[in-house]
Amino acid sequence: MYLPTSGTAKEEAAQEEPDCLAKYFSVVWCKASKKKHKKWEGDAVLITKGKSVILKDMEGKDIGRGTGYKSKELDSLDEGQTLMVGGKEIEVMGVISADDFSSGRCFQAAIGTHDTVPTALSQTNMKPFCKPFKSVCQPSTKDNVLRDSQSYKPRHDPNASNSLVMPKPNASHQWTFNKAGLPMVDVVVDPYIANNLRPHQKEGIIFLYECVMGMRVSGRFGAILADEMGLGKTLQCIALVWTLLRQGVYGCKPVLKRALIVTPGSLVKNWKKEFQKWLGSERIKVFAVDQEHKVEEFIGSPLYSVLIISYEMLLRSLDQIQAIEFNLLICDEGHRLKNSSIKTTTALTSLSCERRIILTGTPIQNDLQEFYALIEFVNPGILGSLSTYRKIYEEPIVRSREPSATKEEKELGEKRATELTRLTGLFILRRTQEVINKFLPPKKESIIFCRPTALQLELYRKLLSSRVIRSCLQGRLENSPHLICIGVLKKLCNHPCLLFKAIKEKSCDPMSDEHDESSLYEGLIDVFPQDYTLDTFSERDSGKLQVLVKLLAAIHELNSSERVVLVSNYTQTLNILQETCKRYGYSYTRLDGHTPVSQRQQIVDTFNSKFSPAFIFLLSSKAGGVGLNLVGASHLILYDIDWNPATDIQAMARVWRDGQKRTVYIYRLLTTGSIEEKIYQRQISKQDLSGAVVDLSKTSEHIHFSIEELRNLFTLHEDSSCVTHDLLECNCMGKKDHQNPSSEKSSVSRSCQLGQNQGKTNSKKPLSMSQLMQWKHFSGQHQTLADPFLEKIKENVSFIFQNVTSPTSFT
Ligand SMILES: Nc1ncnc2c1ncn2[C@@H]1O[C@H](COP(=O)(O)OP(=O)(O)OP(=O)(O)O)[C@@H](O)[C@H]1O
Ligand SMILES: [Mg+2]
Repeated sequence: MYLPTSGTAKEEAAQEEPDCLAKYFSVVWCKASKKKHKKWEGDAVLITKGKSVILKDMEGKDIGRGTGYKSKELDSLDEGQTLMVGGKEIEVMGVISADDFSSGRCFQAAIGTHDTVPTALSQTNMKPFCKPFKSVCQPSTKDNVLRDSQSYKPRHDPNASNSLVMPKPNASHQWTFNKAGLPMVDVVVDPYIANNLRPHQKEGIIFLYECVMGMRVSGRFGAILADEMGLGKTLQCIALVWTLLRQGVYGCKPVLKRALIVTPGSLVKNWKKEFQKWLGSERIKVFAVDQEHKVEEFIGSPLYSVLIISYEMLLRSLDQIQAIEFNLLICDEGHRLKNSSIKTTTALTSLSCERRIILTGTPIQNDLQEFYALIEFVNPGILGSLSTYRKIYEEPIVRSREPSATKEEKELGEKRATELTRLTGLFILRRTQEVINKFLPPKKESIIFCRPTALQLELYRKLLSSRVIRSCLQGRLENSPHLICIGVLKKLCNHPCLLFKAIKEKSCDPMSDEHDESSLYEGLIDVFPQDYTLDTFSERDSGKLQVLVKLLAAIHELNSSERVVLVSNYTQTLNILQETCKRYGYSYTRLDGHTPVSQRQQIVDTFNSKFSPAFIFLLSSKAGGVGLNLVGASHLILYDIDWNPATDIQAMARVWRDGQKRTVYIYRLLTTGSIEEKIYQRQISKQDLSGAVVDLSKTSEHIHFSIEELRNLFTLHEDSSCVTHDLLECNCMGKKDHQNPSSEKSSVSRSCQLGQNQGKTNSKKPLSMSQLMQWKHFSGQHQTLADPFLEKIKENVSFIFQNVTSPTSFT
């Protein structure tokens, strides 16, 4: 049976040798060449016996034979060793039991349909198991006991202190994925990377490992890592990818050959940098697609095992990407896949890769249909069809939250929500900032209520008395005029000149058919001074801008080496802020939706560098903020507010994150008594809900306003120094410095707590912002503010809330 070469008498004799002397190996093969980086062409089975070998392809066909080897050499054949068989070179991947050979099991795929071998990517340093960890492997079946256990050893020492060892699969997993009966070997995260991991990151890597190996939900390989911003989702994925590219529990066979990382364009370079930061440049070669580096280059080169590409570029090169076999797909900032009908989702779904990970720092918000789309992407079919899902989960849950729901409906909705959370919780992991707080410097957060100027007040009153707003309040909401009104009021709060500009543009545009907007502006122009022009806006016209100017001056004066991130969600507002920087001679840099993606990382790197000339980083958080690290700054000012608290939290997390060494100051500017306060109040009440892994409440983008709510929104409170404080019914009257001591853990009623009393953070429950709010608060007139920065701006400030988060408050 085992003919070494051609049919000589000697070979015939060899054939008669008892079978037990034969040994079997799983191998990869390629044509012999002197190249350092082999391009392996396929899997095969190698049979050795005496001095002869036979090579069979995975269909059992002989593809090579050889004889005249030294018996000793064949006897000691081991993983990672190479051998010439005829004109082919082979590399041994693992040992196959006689049983698996005779049953034919070894010709079946070992791990699912995407089983891989370290083929084209094998580099010379890729011998899977090196000294000194001999014989730590664990035979998985009785058969294997007889096998040469020396062959299977973990790549890294599982018993070393601080080692991170992946859990072993259970019997059913082994039955399904280890048909060849290969011995189980500890999968150990490279200590080079493991030594740097935070505890929550180690847990995260184990979680991801179990998900993509199908150990958490049978037959499912998807995961959603929804850790809050800045917890190092990138690093956790890098550790996972690196581990799986080199190791595998069954016979040491690496699980991955290639991984694909899809990310917003602004983060492509950052991913590459993080790979280098955590693994150095010699361990792994990652390929980042950009203008100069096309997908073709990745395809043509055997060096790379990881491809990083932007969502936009992926769409453009979809055909090429589809042709490459990836064994793991990671979608960074993956909440963009929440709509299953958009192109990006369809494109990514079309990739055959089963192991899919979504990374997102924002809670998988609020909308049950979006939630379904994300789940469906990572684990298709797990929640049944969309119509079943709607019937079983969405409808009862939504119904139970309506005010008119009956007791039974409420109960049913709650049960379904619990079940949905349980089911999806198996493959969704979300940790909050709390886990990292103790590693971060203190954060001082101030909400600064800025008095509106006389011009703002007058325009505001005029707008509120307009016909459009009055008709909104009578319930005429077709064509959503209320959304236009909200937008206009927000503009006014930022600066009246934005409103002036809009009026001018509207009046110059005779084609405009937006009747509501034009009529909203009626008579407004008369409120502006006669000589008002767009060229020279004055900071004296905007309450917030006045405060901002003073604040920047205070930071510049008191802490000249510190830098500021200045955030707005509007390009036009950023223009005003930029102009202000120019006027005061502050050097700045800017990143918004118009910044070419190829330049973004460089702008960020330059700013973060010690030698950055820029004092201010102007950032449009909605357009380009996600995922950015701006730890070069320690002050962050939110100039305007978004309905969605996640947008603002996203922005704040740019500076208060791992790597930040200084105390961080966050300032949120709100116009007193205006719509901005209302939006803020809504944010806070919303955040109480968004703490859950899955927030099942409605998203802010689809806000439905009752007439009552609109009435509240379209009211200007001119007499209050802080409506938010008034609402708390706090007894301090804002007259003196008031603070709820954080030691007041179990106080049942707090006179001044935003939202309900939440007690001390329950570590099992994700942290919501209201739980963090041990706010100190005082009116702007307060004698001493005990804060050097606020002291310098208080003239224009009517009220301040302040909260300090420091490592000690978590111990
Ligand atoms: N264990 C660690 N030790 C030191 N720095 C770390 C560690 N983990 C992560 N970092 C750093 O923290 C920063 C934030 O990490 P990363 O960008 O991965 O966060 P993220 O979870 O992706 O957040 P986002 O949702 O904002 O994208 C990075 O600069 C990263 O290098
Ligand atoms: Mg990220």
